Amino acid sequence: MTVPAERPPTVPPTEAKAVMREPDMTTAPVPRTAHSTWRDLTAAQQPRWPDPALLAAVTAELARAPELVSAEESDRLTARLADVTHGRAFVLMGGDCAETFTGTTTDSVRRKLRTLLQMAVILTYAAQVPVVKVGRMAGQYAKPRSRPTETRDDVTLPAYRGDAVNGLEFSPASRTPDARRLRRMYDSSAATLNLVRAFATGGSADLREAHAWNQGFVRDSPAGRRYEDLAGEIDRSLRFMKACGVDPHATRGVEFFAGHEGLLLDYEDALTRTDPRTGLSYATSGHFLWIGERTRDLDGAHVDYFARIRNPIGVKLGPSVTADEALAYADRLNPGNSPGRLTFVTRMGASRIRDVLPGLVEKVTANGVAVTWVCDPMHGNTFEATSGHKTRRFDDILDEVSGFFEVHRALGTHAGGVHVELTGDDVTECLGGADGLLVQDLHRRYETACDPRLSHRQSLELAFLLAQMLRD
Ligand SMILES: O=C[C@H](O)[C@H](O)COP(=O)(O)O
Ligand SMILES: C=C(OP(=O)(O)O)C(=O)O
Repeated sequence: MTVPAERPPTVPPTEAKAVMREPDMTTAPVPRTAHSTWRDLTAAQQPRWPDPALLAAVTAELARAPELVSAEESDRLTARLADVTHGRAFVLMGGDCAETFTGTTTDSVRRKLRTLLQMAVILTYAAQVPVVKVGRMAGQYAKPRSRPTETRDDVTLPAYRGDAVNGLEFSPASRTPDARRLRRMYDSSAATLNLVRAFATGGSADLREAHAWNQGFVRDSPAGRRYEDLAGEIDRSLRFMKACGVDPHATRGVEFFAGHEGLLLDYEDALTRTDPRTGLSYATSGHFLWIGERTRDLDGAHVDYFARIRNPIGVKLGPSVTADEALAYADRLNPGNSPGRLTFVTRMGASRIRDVLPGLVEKVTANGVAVTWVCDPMHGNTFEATSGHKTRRFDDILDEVSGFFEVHRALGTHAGGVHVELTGDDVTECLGGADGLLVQDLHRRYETACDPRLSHRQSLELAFLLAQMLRD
C-alpha cells in the first residue's frame, strides 16, 4: 500500500492494537489509552466534580459516541494553517467567549457565522490571500477562571466555569458542577456543527451576499460610511468577476472549521479517537484546540495531552511568557517542526505587545521554528468599568492588533491572523467603536456569560480597519 507523503509511515504498536479493538458496547469504564498519560500530572482549572461515578458514566458514554469532526478534516485545517505559517494565507478565528446551551439557536449560530463571513470577505480582498475561517464555536463551553469562587454580598459559591460545568445563575444548585453537562456540551456542539455545515456548504455562504450585507452596514450606519471606498472597491471586483463570466457557484460555499479551548481534559480524553488511517490519536471534539494562558504549564496535564493528539493546536501566550518557554512549547508540541501544527496566539495587552512580542518572534524565528502567529487582542485588555461590567475598549483592541502588525512588519515575519471574541448581535459589551459606546450604555445589552465580545458592527468595523493595516 502506498502511504501518502503527509501521513506518518508507521503505526505505533500500542495504538495499532486500539485500531483493531472491537467497539466496546458495555458500560464498563473506558480503558486508559496512549493519550491518557495526562492523568498522572497536575491538571489546572478542572472542576471539582462532586459525583465521580457520574463523571465516569458520562465520559464512558462519550467515549462510545460518534466523533464530532473527522481526522481528515483536522488534517485539512493543518494544511491550511501551514499556508498561513508560510505567509500564503491569513486566519480569522472568532466567536463567543463562552457559548451557552440556551444561546445555541439557529439564529444566533447563523448571525455569528454571517459576521465571520462578512469579515472574511473584507480581509480576503485586502490581504489578497485566502482567509482560513475558524469559529470559536461548537465546543467553547468551558472557561478557566481567575478565582475558584465568587462572592456576592456575604454568599460565596463556586465560580461559573462555563455551561459544560455549572450554571451562570448565582445559586448553590446551579453553581454545583454537574457532569451531565458534558453530555449537553457534546449535543450542543453537534447541533452547532450541523448548522455550520449546512450554512457553509448549502449556499447561504455566498461571497456576493456577504458583500451585500457589508454594503448594508456601510450604507445604513454612520460607523459604516467611513469604509465606503473599500466597500466600493470590493463591489467593483465582484462585478468584474461576474463580467468575466466567473461561475456564480464558484463564490458559493466556504470552508469553515471549529475550535475551542481544550480545557476539560475528561471531556477531551473521552472524545479522543484513533485515526484508522494512521493509528494516531485525534481530538474529535473540534478541528482546532488551544491551550489557555492559565493551563500552559510545560509539566502540566494539558501540555501532555496536547502533545499526544495530532490536530492543529494553539497555545495562548500572555505577557509573562519567555522566548525560551516558547521554544520549549515548540519542542514538546511540534517536535517534527511541521508547519500548520502549532499556532502561537499572543494576548499581551495593548500596552505590552510592542515590548514583549519582538523578543519572542526573533528567537522563535532564529531557531527555525515553524509557527503560525495569531493576535488575540481581547484577553490582555479586559478591565472593570465603573458600572461594574467587565469590558474592553475598542481602541485598545485595535491598538494591540496594530502593534502586532508593526512588530511582524519590522521583523519581516508574517502576521498570520487574529483571534477575537465576537457575536452576531448588537450587544453592548465593549466600549467605543464608531458607535461610541459609553460606560452608561453597557447595561443595555450586556449578554455575555463571561467576557465582553465585539458586537456585530464593532466586528465589521474591526475587519475594515484590519483591511487597511493589511494593505499598508
Ligand atoms: O475568557 C477568559 C477567561 O475565562 C476569563 O477572562 C476569566 O475571567 P475572570 O478573570 O473573571 O475569571
Ligand atoms: C481564556 C481564554 O483566553 P486566555 O487563556 O488567553 O486567557 C479564552 O480565550 O477564552
